[in-house]
Amino acid sequence: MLFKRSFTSKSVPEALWKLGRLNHIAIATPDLAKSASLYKNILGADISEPQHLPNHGVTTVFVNLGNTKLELLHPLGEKSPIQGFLDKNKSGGLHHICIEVDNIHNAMKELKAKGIRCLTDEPRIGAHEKPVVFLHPKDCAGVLVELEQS
Ligand SMILES: C[C@@H](C(=O)O)C(=O)SCCNC(=O)CCNC(=O)[C@H](O)C(C)(C)COP(=O)(O)OP(=O)(O)OC[C@H]1O[C@@H](n2cnc3c(N)ncnc32)[C@H](O)[C@@H]1OP(=O)(O)O
Ligand SMILES: [Co+2]
Repeated sequence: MLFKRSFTSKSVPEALWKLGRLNHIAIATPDLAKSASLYKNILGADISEPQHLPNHGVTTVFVNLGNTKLELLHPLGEKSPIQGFLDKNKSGGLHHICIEVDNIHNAMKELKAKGIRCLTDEPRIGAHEKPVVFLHPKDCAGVLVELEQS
C-alpha cells in the first residue's frame, strides 16, 4: 500500500541559513600594480582603488565583472595569511572563493557541528564592511571558502 507523504510546515523544519550568490573570487598576486594594470589596461575592466586592510593582512583591488567580482590580494604587514600561499605559488594564483550566506552565525554553528573548521571563532568585518568567516580548505575539497553575510 502506498502512503502519500505530505510536506507541511510542521514536517519540514525551516533551514536556519541558506547559501547565496558568488560574491568574489580572490587571486593572490606578488605584484598588485601589475595585476591591477592587466585587468584595467589590457582586459579593459572597471577596477577599484587599492584598499589596505591591516586587520586581514592584505591590500585588495576589486575588479568589477558585473555578475561577480575578482579580489586581487597582496600581503600587507609581516604576518599576512596569504604569505605562505605566495611562497608556494611564486607567480600567484587562485586563492579563495567567497559565497554569500543569509545568516553567518547559524551557518558557522551548523558547519562546525558537521566537522568543517571555521578559521576564526567569530566572524570578522571583511572588505565590504560585512561579517566574513573562512572555512579550512582541507574541509572544502581543497578550496579556501570565505562566507560573507549578505
Ligand atoms: C578581506 C577579506 C574579504 O574578502 O572580505 C579577504 O578575503 S582577506 C584574504 C586573506 N585572508 C585569509 O586567507 C584568511 C584565512 N586564511 C588562513 O587562515 C590561512 O591562509 C590558511 C588557509 C589557514 C592557510 O595558512 P598557511 O598557508 O599559513 O598554512 P599552511 O601552509 O599550513 O596550509 C595548510 C594547508 O592548506 C593549503 N592551503 C593554504 N592556503 C590555501 C588556499 N588558499 N587554497 C587551498 N589550499 C590552501 C596548504 O597548501 C597546506 O596544504 P598541504 O599541507 O597539503 O601543503
Ligand atoms: Co575575500
